[in-house]
Amino acid sequence: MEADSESSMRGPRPLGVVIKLGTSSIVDEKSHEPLLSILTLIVETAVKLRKDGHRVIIVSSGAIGVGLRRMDVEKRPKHLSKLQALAAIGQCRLMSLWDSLFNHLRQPIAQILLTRNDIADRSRYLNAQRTINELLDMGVIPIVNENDTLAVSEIKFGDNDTLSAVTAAMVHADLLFLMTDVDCLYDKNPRTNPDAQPIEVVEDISSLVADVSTAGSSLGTGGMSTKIVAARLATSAGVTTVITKSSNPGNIVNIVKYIQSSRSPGSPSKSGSDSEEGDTPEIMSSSTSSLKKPAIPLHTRFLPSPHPVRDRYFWILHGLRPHGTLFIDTGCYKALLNKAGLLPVGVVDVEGTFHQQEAVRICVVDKKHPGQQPQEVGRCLTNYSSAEVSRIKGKHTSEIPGLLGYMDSEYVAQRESISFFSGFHGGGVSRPVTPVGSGVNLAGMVTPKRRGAGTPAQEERRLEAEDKELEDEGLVMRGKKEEGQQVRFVEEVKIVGEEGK
Ligand SMILES: Nc1ncnc2c1ncn2[C@@H]1O[C@H](COP(=O)(O)OP(=O)(O)O)[C@@H](O)[C@H]1O
Ligand SMILES: N[C@@H](CCC(=O)OP(=O)(O)O)C(=O)O
Repeated sequence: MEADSESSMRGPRPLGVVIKLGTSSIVDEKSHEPLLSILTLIVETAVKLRKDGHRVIIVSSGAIGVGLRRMDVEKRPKHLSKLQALAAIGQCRLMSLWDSLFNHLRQPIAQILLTRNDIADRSRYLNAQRTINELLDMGVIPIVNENDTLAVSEIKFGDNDTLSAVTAAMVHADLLFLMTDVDCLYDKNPRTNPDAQPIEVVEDISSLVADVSTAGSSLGTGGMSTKIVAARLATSAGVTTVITKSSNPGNIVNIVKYIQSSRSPGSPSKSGSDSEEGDTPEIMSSSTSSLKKPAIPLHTRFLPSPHPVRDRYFWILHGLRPHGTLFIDTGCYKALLNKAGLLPVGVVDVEGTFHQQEAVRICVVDKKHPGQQPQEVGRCLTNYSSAEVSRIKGKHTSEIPGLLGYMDSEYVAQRESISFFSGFHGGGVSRPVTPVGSGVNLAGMVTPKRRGAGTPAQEERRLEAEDKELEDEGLVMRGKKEEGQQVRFVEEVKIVGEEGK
């Protein structure tokens, strides 16, 4: 999301800003009437940001909510085809509402409707990216929603929080605002807990502890938990993510100015940190720090990852639905971190049914600790199907032609088709695994159970032999292995109450 060149000559660098509005910000929860005052203020805010040179995208929920009002349906139906019909009715009214409001300020807008399939197809993903960028170049504000009418569960984002994070990452936005009906993220649901404490800066989402298990408004699909998932996705792609209240959209301008001032050259910076955020004197950057005297409106700000995962690597991780799992050993993982491709010799096991060039999870099995759950560290596109990998796993490349009768590639996955989650790039990984009850963490990572590990002694012998094989193949970083050193994993996000959801 490139800045307007003219504006960048004038002042601080303009930013790419994505504003996501939940249903609770668009229609009244009970009457389903559009919240015209909020929508008008959003329009004024977006136009103001545009005038300041920023590139603005709105991700707008509300199609179903507006459809409910249009058809005088009291309660959100459960039946999918009814919901899809209401979304079809509501979407055009929603857009006509946005268009008429923006039209008062002569601001052109455009409608973009996406499904997960559009993102999963690389050429459609790139086309969506190009079209949105073209619109932004033309000074238009794209208004994005999920194409609910077409999206069945397999191809659904399911909530617009995730869609907004994917959109923000796709266009390399600087900021994602998740506008909702609460001021910020609290340590528990403020609707039911008057003593809930605000969380203002989240420097490291992995160490966030908050109870987001309870549902939000009756119309919103996500609640707070999908906002945390979205924040995790967006910050991993380098996008600062803000949760704030939609009823005061002027906050957006203040927060943008605040963040811009903290980014501008000469502003005080935290020594030893390469993060661009959190270096202003007013805010203490700790995962749950509180502002004593807020200089800006109450909001929660998630700081971007210092190692952002972007473009094709982001797409491999979050654009594609994984079809299976490759379990690899720690020696192989080390080799991958050292920029090697994934050879069959490092594959311990395979699960699921997948074809060539489909996405699969990469899970590391620490054979020295057989009781430990394998940890998903990334994803890749495979050169071989699940049936083929089952036959060549643990074998030397030279054996592939004998085993398969052909050899499409020496690698199960090329290095450029392997992507690690932010925090799994080596070097910075330092915390032990904290298993999450459901086995599913907030980035949709799973910690699947592995079949048939041998006894500890067998595993130990196999590991040693394997390490030797890897060393023989030059895949282990020679001379870097310290006594007792082992691969350790980044802690998963602890979301109290997420278990069993
Ligand atoms: N820890 C928490 N902090 C803040 N809000 C929470 C928390 N846990 C649950 N919530 C609920 O999440 C709601 C926002 O989600 P939702 O209604 O889905 O919003 P939207 O429609 O804007 O996406 C809030 O109204 C609040 O009741
Ligand atoms: N695409 C749906 C919105 C789904 C959704 O995520 O809603 P919300 O949780 O209110 O942001 C619609 O337009 O009604």
